[in-house]
Amino acid sequence: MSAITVRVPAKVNLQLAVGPLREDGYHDLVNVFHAVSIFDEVTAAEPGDVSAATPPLTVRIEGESAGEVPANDDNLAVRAARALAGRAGRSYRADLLIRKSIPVAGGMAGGSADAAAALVACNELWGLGLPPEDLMEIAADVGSDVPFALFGGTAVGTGRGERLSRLETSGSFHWVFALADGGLSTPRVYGECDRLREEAGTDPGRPVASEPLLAALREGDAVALGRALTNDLQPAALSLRPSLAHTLHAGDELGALGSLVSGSGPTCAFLAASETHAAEIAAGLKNAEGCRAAVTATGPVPGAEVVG
Ligand SMILES: C[C@](O)(CO)[C@H](O)COP(=O)(O)OP(=O)(O)OC[C@H]1O[C@@H](n2ccc(N)nc2=O)[C@H](O)[C@@H]1O
Ligand SMILES: Nc1ncnc2c1ncn2[C@@H]1O[C@H](COP(=O)(O)OP(=O)(O)OP(=O)(O)O)[C@@H](O)[C@H]1O
Repeated sequence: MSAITVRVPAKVNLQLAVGPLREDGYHDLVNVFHAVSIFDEVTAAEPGDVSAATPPLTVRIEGESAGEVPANDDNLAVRAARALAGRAGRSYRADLLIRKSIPVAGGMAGGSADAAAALVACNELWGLGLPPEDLMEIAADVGSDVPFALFGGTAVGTGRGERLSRLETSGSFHWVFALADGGLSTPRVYGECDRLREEAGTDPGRPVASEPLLAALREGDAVALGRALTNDLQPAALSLRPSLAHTLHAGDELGALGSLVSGSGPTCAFLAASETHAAEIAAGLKNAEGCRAAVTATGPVPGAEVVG
């Protein structure tokens, strides 16, 4: 096989409970991940040019936000492929092509998704046959959100967010995502969260999973899920990007069952009652302050999978 294409979903965090800052610079989380139907595609191909001057791993990016993504060794897909080659104990070559639809630096784990897709694609292209557990381990070294992009569906992540357990859900949920101009840096948002807590003198304590949220997912109850959505990073994202308050308010006015900032933001997520309701909310959000575009999606969907 000379080229493998993998499709990989974006995520939204249905609950993001953030504990205190750890000594290693991370935070313990209870992170309820939900994979939604906005997909990037990563193709790993045997390189045409194998001269010594060409780097073993190259990357090209296509799509609306291609210019915002590094096309060099800093790309998370390249980092993941390099980590996989390192695990296999030798140097491998591949030309990676990323077709981006997931917003960049949008709190929907787009870079992590590409990393996960590169692991699956290169594992296949290079005939390594590593089992999912090994890919999950390499994924966790690349970034906290990468294992979930392999896993897909709905899952709770503990530790840094990399230790995953699948959650039982019923049916499908309808979502609207309000995309913003420009991104937010994840470390900066966590830093702002710590700063706000220190300023207010609040002790976050150990993060705990929300029982009403887990029950709503099990029962497929969108109304209850809408009420149970929470994100401890939201005050920090709003502090860094105050216009998001207008976007969230606009979604509430349009009758969303629930609204929140997705992960570290600035994308805002709205839960709708049906496909039609989602289309109505998306149409209404197009004129909202802080909203560049609105897209609809459903979840849960599977994690990274080979499509060609
Ligand atoms: C905000 C979320 O997207 C929610 O799913 C994730 O927690 C972020 O995951 P990610 O982008 O894969 O993050 P990583 O690449 O592992 O870490 C980037 C930076 O985010 C902060 N970080 C990340 C995860 C975590 N549990 N605590 C943290 O404080 C740290 O400053 C870290 O240096
Ligand atoms: N393949 C990639 N796709 C997108 N960004 C990448 C990629 N590789 C590296 N990056 C860099 O990573 C930064 C974060 O991008 P990403 O889209 O993953 O953010 P995010 O969705 O907010 O992440 P998360 O939700 O995991 O915190 C970007 O600013 C970009 O410079």
